[in-house]
Amino acid sequence: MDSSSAAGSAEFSGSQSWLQSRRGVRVVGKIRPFLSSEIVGVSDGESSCSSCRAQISLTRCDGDYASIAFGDQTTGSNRKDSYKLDWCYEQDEGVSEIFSREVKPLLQGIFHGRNACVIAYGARGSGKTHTIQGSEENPGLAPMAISEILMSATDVGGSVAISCYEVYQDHIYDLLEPKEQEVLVLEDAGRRIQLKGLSQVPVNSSVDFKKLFTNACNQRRPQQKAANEILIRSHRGMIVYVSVVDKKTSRSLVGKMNFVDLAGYEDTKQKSNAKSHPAESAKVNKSLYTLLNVIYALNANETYIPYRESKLTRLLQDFICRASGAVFITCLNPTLCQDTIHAVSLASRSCQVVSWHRHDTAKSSSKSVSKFIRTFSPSNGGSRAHDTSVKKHQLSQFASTEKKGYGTPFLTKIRPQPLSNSMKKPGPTQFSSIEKKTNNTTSLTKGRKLFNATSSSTKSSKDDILSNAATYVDTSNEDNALIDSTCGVTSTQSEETCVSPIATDAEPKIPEAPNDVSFPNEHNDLQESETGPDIGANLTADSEESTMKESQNSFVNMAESSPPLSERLREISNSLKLLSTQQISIGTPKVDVPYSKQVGVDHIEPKTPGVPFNLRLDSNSNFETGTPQDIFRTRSTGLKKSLAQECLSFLNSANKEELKKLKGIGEKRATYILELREETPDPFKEIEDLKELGLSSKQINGMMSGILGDF
Ligand SMILES: Nc1ncnc2c1ncn2[C@@H]1O[C@H](COP(=O)(O)OP(=O)(O)OP(=O)(O)O)[C@@H](O)[C@H]1O
Repeated sequence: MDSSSAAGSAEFSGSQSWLQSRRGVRVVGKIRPFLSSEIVGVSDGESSCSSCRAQISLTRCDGDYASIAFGDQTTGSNRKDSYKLDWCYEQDEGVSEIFSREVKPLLQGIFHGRNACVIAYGARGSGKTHTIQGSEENPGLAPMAISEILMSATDVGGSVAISCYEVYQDHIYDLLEPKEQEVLVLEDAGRRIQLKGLSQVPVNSSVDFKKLFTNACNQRRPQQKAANEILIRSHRGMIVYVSVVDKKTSRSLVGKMNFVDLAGYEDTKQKSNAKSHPAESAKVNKSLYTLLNVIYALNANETYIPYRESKLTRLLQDFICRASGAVFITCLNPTLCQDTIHAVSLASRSCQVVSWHRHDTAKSSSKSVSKFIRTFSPSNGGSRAHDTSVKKHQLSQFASTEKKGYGTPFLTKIRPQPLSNSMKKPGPTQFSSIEKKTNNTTSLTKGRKLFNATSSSTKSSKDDILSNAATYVDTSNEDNALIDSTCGVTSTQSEETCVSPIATDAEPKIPEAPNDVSFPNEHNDLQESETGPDIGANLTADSEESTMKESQNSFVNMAESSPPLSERLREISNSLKLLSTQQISIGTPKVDVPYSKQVGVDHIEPKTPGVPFNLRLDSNSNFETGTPQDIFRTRSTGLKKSLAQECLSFLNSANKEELKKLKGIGEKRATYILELREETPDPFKEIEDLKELGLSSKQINGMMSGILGDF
């Protein structure tokens, strides 16, 4: 029996079709049972929620989705907001149920050389460590998976190894063989992530595993020890490597599974959360937001996946992608807890059921998904709607733990510290309203078409889907050689890896994919993650502004702050100095351009000959006094908009040759623009629409400067 048939044996029977129906990342919830302290209503330091009434209600539509609502059921003070997830497990459902439904189906792929990922996310004390790590009496998902993997590996003659790591402040550390040097995230020739410096230790039995795992769970980075037991917030994970040899081809297949226990989600704005260092919180939250953005992008079938915006997502890149299987478990505190509400609202935004719904309702809309993401950006006030009624029920500190079994919790508890930074996150109320906006989603197939060699001409959307799917398979096959430097073997991923499970028909249990969804090839995604517009990581904290600016370059912001455009405006501003003595002379656009408006004419006052421009303004109370530059600056916003509009008009009207003269526009993009114009007369209505051309912010700036240079 070869490895693949062995792996697909009765051990994992029944899961095949279910596995094939998986797409992107499945986002599920798990409501933690009440702790004894919550039941008696006495704070034992684990939680200060004195009320243990059911404050979370779950409605499940079997096989489809689960809807979670918060509020005190007994007082009837239910919150209106409810959040959809792909599924949610009740308080009385154990980890073993999550294992058999969510994790076991993924194990099959590991033996075929695929990757998989199980992530626990949620507020502090919500049960993440319990879910992933478990205890001696109640093993978590990782020990359960290892037992199954070891059994199957014995059957097929495969070998198993593990690595354990910690991600602290965007640095990765080895937990099995702790050293000062951090682990480096590198990309090999096949664009696969290699973790340089992360040790892999062979595991032959459950006893071996328990020893290693316990040791890793108790492990702390050297700096932590030196810092006199300062407790920190960090993400921790364990990677299981399964190597099998395909007896037919004699090729070695290495499948990997990553179990991640994320640092607790924490609203740093709340005083009760003032326990961790602001910088540390900022890094943790940034990585959590980026991860959620990655999941959102995958589930929404976006072309740009913001893996590069945090070390955590870089590390997880091969585990959370379209060729892997991933489940994201949102752990929920059963008591009313602001952090849990925020956590679930963010998870809900990223889940499949919401994403597919979004696709279904977005076909005819012209607004882009990125707008939806940006709405969450704290910089635009994305979370002003905090519900004060919930704040009354904030959790206080989690000072102790009931954890047993595998030593110290996988995630270290936090020592209270003052917290000065504040965060803005989507309040649930706002979230609901934001969700409505998602109906205005752009046509994703459009953006992808540009980069698809098989779709250079105008085709029906159905054709696009087919060609995209075909390209996905072919390209994956071409570039499938894997140099697994850490395992010391050169292997090739199985063909099954190339044939994305997402391209197969869905079982009725999972929401159907809309007809217009296509599946781009993974390598295109990777390329775009490097060169594409930097629009991810839009969920950020106020306090993190400086560290996050780089990851928040929305096109709107770009339009307002792009250096080339500003320079151009400065030039124009300077030229206004000459208005007092010279006739206004603004270049005429090229003959073929019907949008021949004169730049800024609307904003320039009729000139009185002989009177210096600045003097004229001085004598007019409607205008500010000062230098022409000062005056111009006050008007620059309108002028910028006007200039941007000129650029868009140009792109909406120029012929192919004119388009090709622009920086960044070649034959392919020019053809694409003309195709877009055939579909819609004016495809570019906002600067943000230019992202459909697949240009970087810099390229768009350059292109716009080029257009303005023609006036
Ligand atoms: N499903 C469960 N059944 C029983 N007890 C649970 C369950 N989930 C969590 N607990 C208990 O709840 C407490 C908090 O759980 P846990 O430490 O796993 O939370 P956490 O989210 O990892 O917290 P932190 O973010 O602070 O590390 C622990 O005492 C744990 O034993």
